[in-house]
Amino acid sequence: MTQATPANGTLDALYATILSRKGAAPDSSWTAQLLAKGPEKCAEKFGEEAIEAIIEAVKDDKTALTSEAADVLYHLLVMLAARDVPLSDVMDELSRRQSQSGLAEKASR
Ligand SMILES: N=c1c2ncn([C@@H]3O[C@H](COP(=O)(O)OP(=O)(O)OP(=O)(O)O)[C@@H](O)[C@H]3O)c2ncn1[C@@H]1O[C@H](COP(=O)(O)O)[C@@H](O)[C@H]1O
Repeated sequence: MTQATPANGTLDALYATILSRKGAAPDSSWTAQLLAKGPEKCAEKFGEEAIEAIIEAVKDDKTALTSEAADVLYHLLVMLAARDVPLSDVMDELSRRQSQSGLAEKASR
């Protein structure tokens, strides 16, 4: 079995790279070009990639779904960066929900 990559580290590094493309010359990279088109275009691309992932999930093509899921995560991070939402805020929100559901589990015991 292949060793799993720590998800947070990979996402953090990718988000930092995406942030570094903000304000860069559009012809310097794909990300800089997309960000230069504005937050609405970034959101539209995220939506397109999400639909492509849905199609592969329905077809049960695991290889294609893996690739589309990577596209979805990349475009989610670009959309967050375009609207100046730190990835750490999203992670904090997920952690908060995890600890809330942990409390709910304990309370139901
Ligand atoms: N993870 C990604 C990543 N995932 C998807 N994409 C790009 O997103 C685009 C979306 O795919 P589409 O098929 O929709 O693109 P398209 O049809 O060419 O675009 P449109 O005509 O629809 O506008 C592709 O060109 C992919 O290369 C990515 N581009 C960059 N990254 C990473 O982002 C970082 C910065 O990349 P650069 O900005 O290229 O330096 C690097 O770490 C890269 O690995």
